[in-house]
Amino acid sequence: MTWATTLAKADGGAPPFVRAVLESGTSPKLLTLVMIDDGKRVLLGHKKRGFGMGYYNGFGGKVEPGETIRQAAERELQEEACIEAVDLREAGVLVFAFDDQPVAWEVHVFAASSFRGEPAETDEMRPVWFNHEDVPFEQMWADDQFWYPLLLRRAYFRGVFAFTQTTQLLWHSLTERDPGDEGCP
Ligand SMILES: Nc1ncnc2c1[nH]c(=O)n2[C@H]1C[C@H](O)[C@@H](COP(=O)(O)OP(=O)(O)OP(=O)(O)O)O1
Repeated sequence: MTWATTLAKADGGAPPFVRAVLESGTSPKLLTLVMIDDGKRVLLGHKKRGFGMGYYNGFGGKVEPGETIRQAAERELQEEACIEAVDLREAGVLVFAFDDQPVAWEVHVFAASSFRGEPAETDEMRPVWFNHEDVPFEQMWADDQFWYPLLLRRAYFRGVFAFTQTTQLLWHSLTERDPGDEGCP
C-alpha cells in the first residue's frame, strides 16, 4: 500500500494510528463496492443489516478466499441487488483505518452504467435510485461526500480515511490517479 502510506503523510499527516496500521506489514482486509450510475442517477441500497446498517451505500462486501476482487464485486452485486453489471469498470480504491482495529480495510470501488436484470430488494439491501443532485449524504458513510464527485465525473480516485468510534471521520486524503500508476501522488 505504498500510495496509501504516501497519502497518509499528505495534507498535514494522518493521525498516528493510520501510519501505524499502514506500516504494520499486515495485509488489509479486502472488500468491494459497486456503484451503478446511469449518468443521471445512482442506484444505492439501503442497508438492512450488519455493518453500516441504516446507511445508503453501493453494493459490495468482503472478498472471499479463492475469488478475485472483480469476481467478488460481481457476486456481491448479484447477491445484494439481483443484477449483473454489463460494463463494470474500476473506479477507485478507498483505504479505511480505524483507531480500534489492527488491520486496514481496502475497498475496491467499481462502477457500471448498465446492467442486466431488475434491481430487487434482498435480505441485505433495499435498492433506491437517486438523482445525482439528491444523493442523501446525511444518511451515508461520512467519507462518501468526498469521493462521489470524482466517481460521478468518472475520475479514478484513491483515498485514505481515518475513523474513530467506527463511523466518525477524523481525517482524510484523496487524490485522482490513473489505474496502475504506483508513483507518488
Ligand atoms: N466508510 C465506508 N464508505 C463507503 N463504503 C463502505 C465504508 N465502509 C464499508 O465497509 N463500506 C462498504 C464496503 C462493503 O461494500 C460494505 C461492507 O461489507 P459487508 O456488508 O460488511 O460485507 P459482506 O461480505 O456483505 O458481509 P456479510 O453481511 O455477508 O457478513 O460497505
